[in-house]
Amino acid sequence: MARADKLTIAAGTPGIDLMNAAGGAVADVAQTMLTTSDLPSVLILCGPGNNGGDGFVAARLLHERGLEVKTLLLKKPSSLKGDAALAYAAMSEAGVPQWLPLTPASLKKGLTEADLVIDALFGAGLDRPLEGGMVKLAGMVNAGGVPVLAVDLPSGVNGADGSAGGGAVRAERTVTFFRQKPGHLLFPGRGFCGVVDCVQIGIKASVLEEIEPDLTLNDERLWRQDWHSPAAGGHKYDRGHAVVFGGPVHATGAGRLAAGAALRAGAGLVTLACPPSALMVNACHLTAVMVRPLRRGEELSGDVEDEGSAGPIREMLEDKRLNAALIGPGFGVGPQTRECVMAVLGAVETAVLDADALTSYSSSPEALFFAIAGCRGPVVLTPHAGEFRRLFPDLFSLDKLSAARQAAQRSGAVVVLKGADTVIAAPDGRAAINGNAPAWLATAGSGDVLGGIILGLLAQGMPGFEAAAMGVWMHGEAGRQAGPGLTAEDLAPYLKPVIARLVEKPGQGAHEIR
Ligand SMILES: NC(=O)C1=CN([C@@H]2O[C@H](COP(=O)(O)OP(=O)(O)OC[C@H]3O[C@@H](n4cnc5c(N)ncnc54)[C@H](O)[C@@H]3O)[C@@H](O)[C@H]2O)[C@@H](O)CC1
Ligand SMILES: Nc1ncnc2c1ncn2[C@@H]1O[C@H](COP(=O)(O)OP(=O)(O)O)[C@@H](O)[C@H]1O
Ligand SMILES: [K+]
Repeated sequence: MARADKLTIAAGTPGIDLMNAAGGAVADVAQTMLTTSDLPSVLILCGPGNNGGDGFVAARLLHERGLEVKTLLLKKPSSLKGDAALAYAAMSEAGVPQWLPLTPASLKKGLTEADLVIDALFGAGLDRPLEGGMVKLAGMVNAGGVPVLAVDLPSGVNGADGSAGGGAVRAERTVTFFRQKPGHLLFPGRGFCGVVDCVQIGIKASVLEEIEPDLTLNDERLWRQDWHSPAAGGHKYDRGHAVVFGGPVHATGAGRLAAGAALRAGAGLVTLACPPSALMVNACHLTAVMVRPLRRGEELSGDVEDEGSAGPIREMLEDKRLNAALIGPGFGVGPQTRECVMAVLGAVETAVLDADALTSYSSSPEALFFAIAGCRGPVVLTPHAGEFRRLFPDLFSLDKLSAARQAAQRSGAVVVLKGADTVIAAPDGRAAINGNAPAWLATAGSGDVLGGIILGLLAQGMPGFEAAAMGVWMHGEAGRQAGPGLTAEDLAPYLKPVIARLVEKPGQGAHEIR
C-alpha cells in the first residue's frame, strides 16, 4: 500500500487528495450506520499518523453535514506531519469543536454520549502490538457498547499478517482503501473487522503492474482463465481420469466423498480404488463413480508392514489415462501408507495428498519432499493445522501466510493450509488467501470433499496453484449455497450451480492480480 500511495502521488495526485477521498468514504459509511438518532453524535479517535488524518477529514465532513462531532487525539496537533497536519488544519478552520486528549476519562465520557465511534488511531502504520495504556483504551472502546467504524484497519490489527498480539479495537464495520489487506482476511485480525468496505480513492489499478504483488485474494481473477468448459466436440477423456485411493472397509466414506466431488468438479471419469473387502460397500453407494478392487489390496491400507503392497497401485497407474490421483482420506497412518504414497508419486502425473498421507510422514517429511521433487506434474498438499504441524513443526509458530509460503517452498508442492482463512501457496512464492468459506464447512468430511474438488480440477489439466485456489473457492461457494446445517454430503451437488455461474461469465482476458 505504501508503494501504491507513493506511485499515485508521484504520478501527480497530491497525498491530501487521497486522504480527502479516504476520509470522505469514512464519513459516508458512518452516516449509513447512523439511522436512529435525530442529532447523531460521533466520537472520533485520532492517532498520530495518516490514519488519524483520515479521521480529521471525516470529522470535518460530518461536522459540515450537521452532525455532532467530538475528536479525541492521542498526540498533540503540533506533532502532526504532512497530509495529517493539513487535514487537521482544514478541520480546525471548518469550526469542528476543540479536540481533547485521548485519556481513559475523556474516552469514558465520550462513549456515554456517542452513537458511533470512528477508530482512526492506527492503520497500515501499526509497527508493534498495542501495549500498556493503548490496550486499556481499546478495551474500553470494546466494552463501551457503541458501534465502531474502523478506518483502514481496526487499531491493533496488523494489516500485513492479521496478527493482533496486544488485542485490538472490535469494529462493526471497516472501511479500507484500494484493496483489502491480508489483515482483513486472516484471523485473528479478520475477527475484529466486522463488515469490510473496500473503497476506491483515486489509486489506479495500473500501479499494480509496477508493484507486481505475489499475494491475492482468492477469487475468479486468479484462476478463471485456466479453467475451461467442455469443448463442443470433446470427449470425456479430454477432461481426465481421476483416481481416489480409498480406505479399508471400516473407513470408506472419506474416499467416496472425495471421488464424488472430483466427478462433480468436472473430471471426465473417476475411479475409486479400494481393498477388495471395501468393494461391496463402495459399490453399493456409488453410481457414476467407478469402483475397482486393488489386487492384493486387502492389506493395502493402514499400518501393516508389507513392502510389496504398493505394487497394485503401481500396476494400476501404468494406465496413463489415469492422470491424477488423491491419496490420504481414510487411508490409515503408517509405513504401508508411505509405500503407497511413493507408488503414487512415482507413477502419476499429478496428485493431491491429504490427511493420513501427510500424517504418515510426521517423522520423515524430507522423504516426502524428495518424492514430490520427482513427480512429473504438480503435487498439492491439503493439511489442516494439525497435519501441517506434524509435517512442518518449525513453521507452525509463524503467521499463517508465511507458514504456508515457506512450506510450499520447502516441499516443492502447492500447499493448501486449511481453516476459516485458508491460504494457498505455491513453491514459486505466489499465494492467495481465501475469503468465502462459511463456518458451516467445519464439519466432518468437508476436507475430503475439498481434496476431491482439487483432484477433479487437476485431472482436467489445470496448473497446480490455480487448481488448488479454484478448488478452495468452489468449496466455499458450495458451502454458501448449501447454507446453514450443511453436511459434507451436501457439498458436491451444490457445485453444480457454482459451475453454472462460472460458465455464464466466460473469458475475462488478462486478469488483474489484486
Ligand atoms: N497518502 C497516504 O499514505 C494515505 C494514507 N492513508 C491512511 O494512512 C494510514 C497509514 O498512515 P501512517 O503510515 O502514517 O500510519 P498510521 O497512521 O497507521 O500509524 C503510524 C503512527 O502510529 C505509531 N504507532 C504504530 N503502532 C503503534 C502502537 N502499537 N502503539 C502506539 N503507537 C503506534 C507510529 O509510531 C506512527 O506514529 C492508512 O492506514 C490510511 O488510513 C489514507 O489517507 C490514504 C492515503
Ligand atoms: N471456521 C471455518 N470457516 C470456514 N471454513 C472452515 C472453518 N473450519 C474449517 N473449514 C474448512 O472445512 C474443511 C475441513 O477440512 P478438514 O479439517 O480436513 O476436515 P475433515 O477431515 O473432517 O474433512 C477445510 O476445507 C477447512 O478450510
Ligand atoms: K484504525
